[in-house]
Amino acid sequence: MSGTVRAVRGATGVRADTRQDIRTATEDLVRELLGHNGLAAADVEALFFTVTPDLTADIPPLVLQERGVLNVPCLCSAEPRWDGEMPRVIRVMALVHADRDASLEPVYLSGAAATRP
Ligand SMILES: O=C(O)C(=O)C[C@]1(C(=O)O)C=C[C@@H](O)C=C1
Repeated sequence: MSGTVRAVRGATGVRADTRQDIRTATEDLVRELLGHNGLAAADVEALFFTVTPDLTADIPPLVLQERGVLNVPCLCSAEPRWDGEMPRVIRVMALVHADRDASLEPVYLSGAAATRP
């Protein structure tokens, strides 16, 4: 682990409000966010998730704990409701160790790119 603490964003759509779909979406999102940016699990300092209020079957931090994917401080809250909001979306802001000039790119999966302004 080296570098300074940086932030990188990601989001994914979730097929349905089921434990399995939330688990799959959470694991895919974290894996792709790290892989796309050349980051290792040891580079991750903390994860902040939001979920749209229509996702109730599970929450990303519990998925990661139960699966032993990443053991870092996590926080999860409900995304505010707004007109035109895309349903069933998990968003993440990862705090990671990376070089100051490293190009960190957001990762949007399963239709979540449509949520970007
Ligand atoms: O980046 C996303 O996931 C978005 O949906 C875009 C956006 C934004 O407007 O900046 C919308 C709401 C989220 O809380 C964060 C970011």
